[in-house]
Amino acid sequence: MGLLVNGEWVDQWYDTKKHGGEFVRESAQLRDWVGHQANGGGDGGGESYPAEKDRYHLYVSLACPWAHRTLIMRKLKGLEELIGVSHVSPLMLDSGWTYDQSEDASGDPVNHVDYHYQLYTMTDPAYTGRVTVPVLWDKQRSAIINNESADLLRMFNRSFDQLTGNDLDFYPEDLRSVIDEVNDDVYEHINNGVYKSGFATEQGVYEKHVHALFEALERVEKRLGEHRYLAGEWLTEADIRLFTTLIRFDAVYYGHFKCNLKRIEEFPNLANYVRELYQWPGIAETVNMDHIKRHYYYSHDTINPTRIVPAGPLLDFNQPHDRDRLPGQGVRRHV
Ligand SMILES: N[C@@H](CCC(=O)N[C@@H](CS)C(=O)NCC(=O)O)C(=O)O
Repeated sequence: MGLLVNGEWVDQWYDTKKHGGEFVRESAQLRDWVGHQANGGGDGGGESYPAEKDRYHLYVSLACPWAHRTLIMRKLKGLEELIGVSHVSPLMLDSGWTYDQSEDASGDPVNHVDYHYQLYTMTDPAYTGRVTVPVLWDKQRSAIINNESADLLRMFNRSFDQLTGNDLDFYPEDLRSVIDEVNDDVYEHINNGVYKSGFATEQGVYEKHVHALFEALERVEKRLGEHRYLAGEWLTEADIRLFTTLIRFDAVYYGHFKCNLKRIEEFPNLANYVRELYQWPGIAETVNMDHIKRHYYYSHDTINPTRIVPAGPLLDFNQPHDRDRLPGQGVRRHV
């Protein structure tokens, strides 16, 4: 685990001491855009590039919840033929993410790099910052176009529709204010909340974040008792963003990150909701529990020095769910 400093790889764990025991996530730096930024996208700062078949390539980790969102959106928006994908090894060790095929990575057919950080130094030889997945690569300019999953979801939702004919809309205009509001809470306290709990190096910091996490889980539990999906009757990006944390929760966050006040299985609405989404056509095949468990338990030796990957828990997301008791309309279509 490490980062780039002026284009040089430095092997270094997160510096929580600097922040009183807090894990502070760095903001993504590469924020150019594919397609029109007005479509629910960029903050206006970056350049725009056209949507084209075979021009962009997605680099992910199958273990990473942020990358997982983009894989789901790529699948549901029918982008597999247009945007290729490579995945790193689940083991993120001294050199960070690698494309080592002997460790279950896919290899990198586009740039033939061994290490994920090389994509960053190809983009900017003096790059300074964390080297994260997912990234979207522009083959034409040989550079990363964007390394923020929230942006990639918006691009995938809209920018390639003319090429695919897929008009599913996961960020409908009239639902944006509720989606944004839910996203903010879910990001701050759940998606990032598990990391803030798990990477805390002071007791009080851990306790603060783990309680905030479970308060937020109770809020979404209540919401999902009243509505089929987070924004009401329609499945939106807000659900995809929550799902990738929930599906990992009982297997890794509960144990490895000590988020153990309750399992997701013990929340009736969340437990059924995660099964419904898992069973949604296309989603189960984006879930790789082996990569998920091996990544967290093996890579983070500051938390798990023996690197033993636990055998359990036994989870079956194919069990029937009860979500049909609430009205749902599937995914909206662009008007
Ligand atoms: N804001 C980014 C965060 C991505 C992220 O933090 N990915 C993790 C994997 S789950 C990573 O690559 N971490 C490597 C590191 O922090 O050095 C996004 O959502 O795309």
